[in-house]
Amino acid sequence: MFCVVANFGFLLILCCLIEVCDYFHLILFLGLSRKNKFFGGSQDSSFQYGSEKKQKETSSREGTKEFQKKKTNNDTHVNAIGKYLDHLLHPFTCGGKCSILPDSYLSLIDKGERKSESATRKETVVKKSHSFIFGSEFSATELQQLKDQLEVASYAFKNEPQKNLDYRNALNLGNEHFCLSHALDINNEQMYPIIDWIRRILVPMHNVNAQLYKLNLYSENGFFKGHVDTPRDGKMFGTLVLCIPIDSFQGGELVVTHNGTKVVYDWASDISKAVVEQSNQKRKEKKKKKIGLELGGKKEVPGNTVVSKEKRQVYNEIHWCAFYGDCTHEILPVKSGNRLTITFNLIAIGPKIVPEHRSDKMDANNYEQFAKQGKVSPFYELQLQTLEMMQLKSITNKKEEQAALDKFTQQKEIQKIHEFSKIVHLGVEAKNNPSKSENGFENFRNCLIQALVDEFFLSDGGKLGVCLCKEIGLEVNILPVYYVDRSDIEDEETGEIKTISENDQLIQLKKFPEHASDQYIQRTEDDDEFRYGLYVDEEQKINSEGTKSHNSDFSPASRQRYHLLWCNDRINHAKVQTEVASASYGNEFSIDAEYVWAAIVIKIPSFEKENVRGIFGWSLINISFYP
Ligand SMILES: O=C(O)CCC(=O)C(=O)O
Ligand SMILES: [Fe+2]
Repeated sequence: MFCVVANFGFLLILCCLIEVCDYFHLILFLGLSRKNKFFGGSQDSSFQYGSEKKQKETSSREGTKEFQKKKTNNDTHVNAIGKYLDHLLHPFTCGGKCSILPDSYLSLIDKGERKSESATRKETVVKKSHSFIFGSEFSATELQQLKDQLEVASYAFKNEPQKNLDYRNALNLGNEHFCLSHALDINNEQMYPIIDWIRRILVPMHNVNAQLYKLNLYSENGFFKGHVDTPRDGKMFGTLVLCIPIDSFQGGELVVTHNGTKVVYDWASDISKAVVEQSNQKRKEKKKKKIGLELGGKKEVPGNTVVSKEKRQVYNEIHWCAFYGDCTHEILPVKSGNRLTITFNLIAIGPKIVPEHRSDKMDANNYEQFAKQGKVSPFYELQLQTLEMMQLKSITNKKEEQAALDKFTQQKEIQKIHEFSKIVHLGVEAKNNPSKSENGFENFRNCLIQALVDEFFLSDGGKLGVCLCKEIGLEVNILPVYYVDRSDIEDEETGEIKTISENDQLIQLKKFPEHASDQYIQRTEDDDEFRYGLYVDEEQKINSEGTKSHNSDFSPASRQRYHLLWCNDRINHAKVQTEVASASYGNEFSIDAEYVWAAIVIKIPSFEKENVRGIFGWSLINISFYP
């Protein structure tokens, strides 16, 4: 095991961009030091996707092949990252998970009862035999009983209901035929966070109401081709889908698309994974029992079935997502099992705050426009989320919200985020009025990247950058980097670290991607724990000598290769020796000090693939890493 507690303020060395099959990785290199020397804050980052000033400075190099190559690479990456960031800043969908409360059940309304004129749904006496209790796996009988009550699902085409199994293969039930117990009432107190989240993300200026719409069941081969939901109310701005686990299922991903960007909600894997784990567990228990019996162990009482913790957990979780009404969505075929969802119409009430740009049309396109014009601050909403996450307060009224918000905004880091937000808006302005813009950011996206790298990684030594990246939903890893070829930076004769002139840096930058393509991130498995590292080829030599025992048993097949494009150079910072302590266990316990690099790796999903996941995580990472 290998342990470093590091202060980001002292760490910054190098930053690069890696393109990995389906992902882009933005990488920031760190040096790990116990000496607390300063090596942060590049004044001369080679990551220059931004200002006119920097472009002018580089213009003399523009003729060189290296520059052209670098520029093309950069443009591609800027576009890819930018597209992702665009999405992060004005999301069209959001989702999450919540627990199923006790007493969550579905009751079918008897058709006879429903017809009685005066009976409202609440007054309807629900027959007990028609109730289905959630929170555990449905038995085959229960599943069949439910299916017997459903009808072939239709969809609207030119406002007319249609049934066509080539377009939609599902069963459903309209809201007039069923009701949910109070525990599942989307507008109840416990479920409120879902609605509140939707409000914050999708319609920040409004309150939200959700109206029960339909129950859908997709069994094996069930699907629903791409469609947009028919607006069912003038104020309907979107749809909320709850997925209630009743069976282990595979497939059935819900894919939401807006302007070519896809977000995939794959709810199957959680449920089926836990069930697989559960059956493995069962197998193990059986084996144990067998051994136990042979050794005279305790005999289990037959019929005393114990539901495993995992299984109970998974059937106690509701996945949900919401999206704007103008987003196309589809349900991919269910490969096995049964996928139950309940849909709600999302209605905007309000507006809560009257914004100057108030528009009656609340959809993904409109909000995208607002966000691009800087009229909706994504950060206000993110701050509120953060408050909640940090559990400073469970906010119950406006006054408390304001007080908590004030306290929160006084924090230095949050002020930085405000700075970031300003930079974003500056970029927006620059984009809209390129001639007026003093800063001359090339465009909105470039500005964001510039802000991320310069403001947060370079000036703040990384910590805030990491927080911010996490905040906007990017996957961030901090990786040890083994055996970066030090001959690149050390003078062969004197052993001193080379300083490189500006012109040389270009060559160096060109060299980096080639050099780096020999690097890879290796995922290692050790007693169920995963350890990640960015490894260079030299590591292999060490492996074969067997001196790095913690890596020696990993097959090359588990390695992934990456193509790197470095974003900044490490030269300016390489004067500081970097080291890390690791414990080694031989005949005697000892501590080894190694010289390594470390990197912040930011995973930026590709837009071309459908594996772009939901976003909106915030976690303030504790900067003690490598457990
Ligand atoms: O079941 C789902 O996940 C969504 C169903 C849907 O898109 C619809 O009912 O319009
Ligand atoms: Fe739909």
